[in-house]
Amino acid sequence: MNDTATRARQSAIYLLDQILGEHRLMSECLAAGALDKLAAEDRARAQRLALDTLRGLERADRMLNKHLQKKPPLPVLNALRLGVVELAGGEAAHGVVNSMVEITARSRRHGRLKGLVNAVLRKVAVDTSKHWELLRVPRLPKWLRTPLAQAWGANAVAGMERAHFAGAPLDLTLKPGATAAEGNMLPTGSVRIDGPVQVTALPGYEAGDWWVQDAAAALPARVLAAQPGEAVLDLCAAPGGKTLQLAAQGAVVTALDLSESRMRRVRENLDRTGLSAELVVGDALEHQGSYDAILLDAPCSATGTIRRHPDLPHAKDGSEFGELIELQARMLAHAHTLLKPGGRLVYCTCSLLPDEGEVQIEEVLEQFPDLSADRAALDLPGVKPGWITQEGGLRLRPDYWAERGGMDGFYIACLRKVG
Ligand SMILES: C[S@@+](CC[C@H](N)C(=O)[O-])C[C@H]1O[C@@H](n2cnc3c(N)ncnc32)[C@H](O)[C@@H]1O
Repeated sequence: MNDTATRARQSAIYLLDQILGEHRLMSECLAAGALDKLAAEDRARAQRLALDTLRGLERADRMLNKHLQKKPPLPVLNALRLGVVELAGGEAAHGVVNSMVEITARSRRHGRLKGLVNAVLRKVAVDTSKHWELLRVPRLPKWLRTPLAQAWGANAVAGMERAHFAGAPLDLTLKPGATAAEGNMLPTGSVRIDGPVQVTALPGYEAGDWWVQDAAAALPARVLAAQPGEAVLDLCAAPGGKTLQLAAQGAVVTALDLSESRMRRVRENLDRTGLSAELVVGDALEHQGSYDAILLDAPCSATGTIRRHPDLPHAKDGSEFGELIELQARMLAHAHTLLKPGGRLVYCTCSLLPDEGEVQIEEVLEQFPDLSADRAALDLPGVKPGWITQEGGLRLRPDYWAERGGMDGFYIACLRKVG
């Protein structure tokens, strides 16, 4: 198969099979080399196709259901889903149909279903975009929709689903003094670039003038506001977006992460941007020391990042979240022991679940009477008063800034230890 579009499509279908059939995250598939044999351009295309299909999965299934008497095997269903999504996106019908038929025909197990693929996609191809637009915005699965609706209400969840379906623009954090040749400045100071771009081709990439970081993800380090020369510990640092911000603020940064491979990315990012930090590969729960400030960006459900990772609701079912919540509480308690009197601890998670944000902070404030929530630290440009929570944290949601293209879901709190 030498047609490059078909190769990318076949790889996208493989990713969908893994995510929807084996419940693996896209990042796990990529780390395992799922796309390593493809050229860079085909790799990017395969990923984009798989992500678009996951975002539109519910609509694709609704359109296909009308033409399928029973569900075909998953790889064939995924070829059909991808076909529908591409047709809805305006791709020429003959190219899409031929490609999906060819991919199916080459399958030893499912080749006999190529006629079905051909017939169904030809039927769908009549007026796809018109029917597509009439379907409802795809919903989150129940295991996530229910707790989110309880926490934030049905309207908010509908807004989040619109944001997830729309996907995310590209946000950059600028090094102090650097300017961006493209994009718009957001109220919180990040630069937003709409439309598809090749990151490495943007001006300033080689020079390390900026790094890619969602506008919401850029706020925890702004809340921490390290002073030049302060000893700052970044407890769960990789791939290093927040480490770069702390280093750029002039702090003496120790960046720690459990994952050696992810830590290599912190090193690459520091090298590209000419910033420095001491890197430690290790377990946050065992680290010792004494710091003026600590940033704890704890491992979490990552439910705030579904705009960019639409695989997550399909690959996960919430069953691992209890362990993560326990780990976050243990990390918070350990971070408390590493903090100098008068020091500040910024806790954050890219989660939409209060159990990983508001509730953790309520509990830690009860557990440690020498900690208090520093509300003044949240008073930053672009932060709306309505985003501040009862216990003194900052709740960010993907349905915020809808008119600007949304933001990741995040929870951030700054705790100060009595001096
Ligand atoms: C949310 S990510 C951090 C993102 C990072 N702060 C940034 O801005 O790029 C969470 C990180 O926690 C790390 N991690 C998980 N368990 C850990 C542990 N016990 N000790 C240290 N790091 C851990 C993971 O390897 C992962 O890189």
